Amino acid sequence: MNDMRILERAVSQTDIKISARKVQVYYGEKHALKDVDVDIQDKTVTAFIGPSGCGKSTFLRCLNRMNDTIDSCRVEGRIALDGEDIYDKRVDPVQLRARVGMVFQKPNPFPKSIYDNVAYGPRIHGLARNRTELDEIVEKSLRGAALWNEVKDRLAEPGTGLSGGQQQRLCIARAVATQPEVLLMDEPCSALDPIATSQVEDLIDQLRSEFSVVIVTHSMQQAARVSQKTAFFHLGNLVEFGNTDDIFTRPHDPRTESYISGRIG
Ligand SMILES: Nc1ncnc2c1ncn2[C@@H]1O[C@H](COP(=O)(O)OP(=O)(O)OP(=O)(O)O)[C@@H](O)[C@H]1O
Repeated sequence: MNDMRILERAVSQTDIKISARKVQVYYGEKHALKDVDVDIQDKTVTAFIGPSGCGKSTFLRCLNRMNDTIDSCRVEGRIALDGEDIYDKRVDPVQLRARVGMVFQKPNPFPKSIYDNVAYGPRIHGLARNRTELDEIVEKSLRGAALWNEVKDRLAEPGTGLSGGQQQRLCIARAVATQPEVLLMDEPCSALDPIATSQVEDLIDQLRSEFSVVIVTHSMQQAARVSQKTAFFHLGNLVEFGNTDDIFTRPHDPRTESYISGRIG
């Protein structure tokens, strides 16, 4: 192998942030995800698409062990973050979820002030040595979530008093505050109006300069707008994974073709 090929290979391997191999998920007897293999690249937006019930959210929740909270759920196979098995018994799920943050479908701010919503994670993970550093993290996170200008004069007010779109950006700021390496978003715009959706989509595009974003979406237009990679799931199988442009214009699998042309789902 020549030097250039060796270099290209090294670069492409370090680009992989999360690697999943032969992942199976069961809810009791139900086999919800079958043999999923996928590599999530660093500093890239990856969209998970597919009909309702195909397993998108289930797989997303595997990536930060959120399924641990569901008693009937069993995960098999290997999922590695930077090459390390996240299901290893030495891994603390709370620490893992600071590295692999999550934003949910419905904005779920804590019943605390705007400031404390964002400061919560940095406080429990000891990311600030004093109040000045904490203030800096809160401001940077709120700026990063494109919310600072709207809330800087009302930081002590409850987060739950913000509009739906602002609450979702607050939840993004809360996730960003722990300096995650990956941000998982489960239909983050489904409760938002078109203007708030567009703000969150712009934000996703900015966030990928800092870390990987994985987004579950029912909107193919949204997947096409925000992602560089797309994974199409169907009946618990990962049918096709590739560049978003290719998935939407030249899908290989007839099931992907049927879904994107609106014949299934
Ligand atoms: N907590 C649970 N207990 C039992 N079965 C579950 C649970 N969560 C999901 N399932 C089942 O697992 C399968 C995959 O569900 P999942 O929510 O991952 O699909 P999805 O593609 O995200 O669907 P949607 O687009 O409707 O949100 C479905 O058959 C669902 O009924």
